Amino acid sequence: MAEYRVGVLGATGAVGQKFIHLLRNHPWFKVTALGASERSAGKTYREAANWVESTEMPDDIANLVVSACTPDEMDVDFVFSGLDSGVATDIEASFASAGIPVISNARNYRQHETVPLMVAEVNPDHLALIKHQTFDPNGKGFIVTNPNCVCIPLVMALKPITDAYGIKEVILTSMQAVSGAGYPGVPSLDILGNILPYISGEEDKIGLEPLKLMGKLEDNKVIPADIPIHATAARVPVIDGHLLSVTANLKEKPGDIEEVRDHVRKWDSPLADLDLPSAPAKPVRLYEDFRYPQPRHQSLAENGMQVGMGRLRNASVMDIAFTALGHNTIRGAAGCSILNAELLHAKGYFS
Ligand SMILES: NC(=O)C1=CN([C@@H]2O[C@H](COP(=O)(O)OP(=O)(O)OC[C@H]3O[C@@H](n4cnc5c(N)ncnc54)[C@H](OP(=O)(O)O)[C@@H]3O)[C@@H](O)[C@H]2O)C=CC1
Ligand SMILES: N[C@@H](CC(=O)OP(=O)(O)O)C(=O)O
Repeated sequence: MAEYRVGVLGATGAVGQKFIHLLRNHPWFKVTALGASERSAGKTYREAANWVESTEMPDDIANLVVSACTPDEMDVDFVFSGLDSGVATDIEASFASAGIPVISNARNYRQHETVPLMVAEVNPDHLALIKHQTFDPNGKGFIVTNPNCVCIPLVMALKPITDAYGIKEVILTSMQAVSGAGYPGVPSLDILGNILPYISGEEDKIGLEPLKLMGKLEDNKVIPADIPIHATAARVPVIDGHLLSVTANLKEKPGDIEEVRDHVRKWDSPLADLDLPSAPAKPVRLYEDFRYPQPRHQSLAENGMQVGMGRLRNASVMDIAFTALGHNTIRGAAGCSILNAELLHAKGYFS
C-alpha cells in the first residue's frame, strides 16, 4: 500500500488535533512532521499542544518536535492545513510553491479561481482545476480546500435532490456546535443555557461556498450555481455536530414527497468503487423516524463521515423541508480533507 509522509500545519490547534486523531491508524498517510507558530516551534508536541481529543495523544506524535511552518523544515510528501486563517495565505502558498501539495481546511483559497473547493462525493470533477494552478512552476505543488463546516452537510444533503430535480432557492438556519469555534472558543457564561443568534462572517460563507461546490466545470473554470441561499447561523450549547434546518424550492416539481425520499434513500456514493479508507459507505442517510438525527446520538455515524438527513417533508411555504446533521470537526473539517487527499491519491495527483 502507498505510504506518504504527511505534515500537519496548525498541528496544535483544534482542527490540527483532529487530523492527528483521525490519521493515527491510517493505512496510507503517516504523520511525520508538525508545524505551528513560533510559540510552539522547538517544543515536543506533548509540551506544545493542549490536547483536547478524547483519545490519548499517540506516543510517536507526542515525541515529535514541532517546527515552524516552512517547507524547508518539513520533509514530507504533502501537508494538511488546519492553520489560523490570519496566517494561512502566505504559508500555504509557500508550501505549494516548494512542490508540496496542501490539503487545507482554512478559508483563504476557497474562492481562488484555480483552487478546487471540494467535497469528494459532491464535485470530484473539480479536481481538474489543479492543472491550471501556477503556485509551482514544476507542477508538483498545488492547493485543494474544503468548505465551511455548515456548507458540507448542506451540499451533501442537497446532492440527491439536486440530481433528481435541481435546486432553485434555499433558506436555512444552522445550529452550530461550540467546537466549531476552536478551543477555548465561546466563553461558558455566554453559551451555557443560551443560544447565540449570530456568528460573525458565517452567513456570507454559507451563501457563497455552495454555489462554487454545486457549480459546473466549463472551459477550465467553475461557473457558480445560480441558487439564492438565505442563512441564519446560530451557536448552540452542543459540543459536536452542526444541525441545519433547510427549506428549498426545486426547479422541477416532484410527484410527491415519498418520491423525493426515495431519491435520497437510493442515492449512492460516486466514490463507491474507489475503496477509499475514510469514505462512508453511505454518505447521506435518511432517518425515517422524525426524532432523528440528533447531534449527541448521530454525529459519529460512519466514524463521523456520514451526513444524517431527517424530517424530509412537504413545506407549507416552499417545496420541501428537512434537517441535516454533520460532525463539524470530522465531516465538516479534518475528515473532509483526509477524504479529499485519498481521492487525490486514487486519481494520481500525488505522483
Ligand atoms: N474548528 C472547526 O470546526 C473548524 C475550523 N476550520 C478552520 O481551520 C483552521 C483552524 O481552526 P482551529 O483549529 O479551530 O484553530 P486554532 O486556533 O485552534 O488553531 C490554529 C493553529 O494555527 C497555528 N498558528 C497560529 N498562528 C500561526 C503562525 N503565525 N504561524 C504558524 N502557525 C500558526 C496555531 O499554532 P500555535 O498553537 O503555535 O499558536 C494552531 O496550531 C481555521 O482556519 C478555521 O477557520 C474549518 C472548519 C471547521
Ligand atoms: N465558523 C465555523 C468554523 C470555521 O472555522 O469555519 P470556516 O472554516 O469557514 O472558517 C463554526 O463556527 O462552526
